[in-house]
Amino acid sequence: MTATGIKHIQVTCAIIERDGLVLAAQRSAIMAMPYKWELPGGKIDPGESAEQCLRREIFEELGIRIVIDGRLPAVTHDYPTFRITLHPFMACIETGEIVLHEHAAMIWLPPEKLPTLDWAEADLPVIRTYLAQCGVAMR
Ligand SMILES: Nc1nc2c([nH]c(=O)n2[C@H]2C[C@H](O)[C@@H](COP(=O)(O)OP(=O)(O)OP(=O)(O)O)O2)c(=O)[nH]1
Repeated sequence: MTATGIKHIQVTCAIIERDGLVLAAQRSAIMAMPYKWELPGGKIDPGESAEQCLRREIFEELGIRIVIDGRLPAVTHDYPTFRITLHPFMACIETGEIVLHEHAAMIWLPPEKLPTLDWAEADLPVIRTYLAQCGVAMR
């Protein structure tokens, strides 16, 4: 909870790169923020590290094991009904073929195409920071 009583959640997410492309996942009709695009991941459980959370969530959602090989600065965003701190990590696939267990769709995109998606608002600064690292400007 924040001082104003609004819920504050801690969420991990992964920028998974493969062959110069980045994986984006689309939230389903029955999830909060339906059809918004996000970086796969989810809420940190009590007693879990951010890295443990991310590996667990990615396996639950996509059925793959990842190797985490970096992290980007965390960002905090206020949605109308809750506050989120998003903890982004760089990752690649260690084993497995992706099977969507929760998302409506996924897409592999070159970094410069990421801004064309309708992202969850909290993700925009993460995408911007990632693109800056790739040398791509984002409006
Ligand atoms: N996984 C993920 N969640 C994100 C991103 N950006 C963003 O605003 N979120 C929000 C959406 C959800 O409100 C929350 C993550 O919750 P979650 O994926 O673990 O669980 P959920 O949607 O099933 O939520 P719930 O049923 O527990 O309410 O963070 C992102 O890039 N990745």
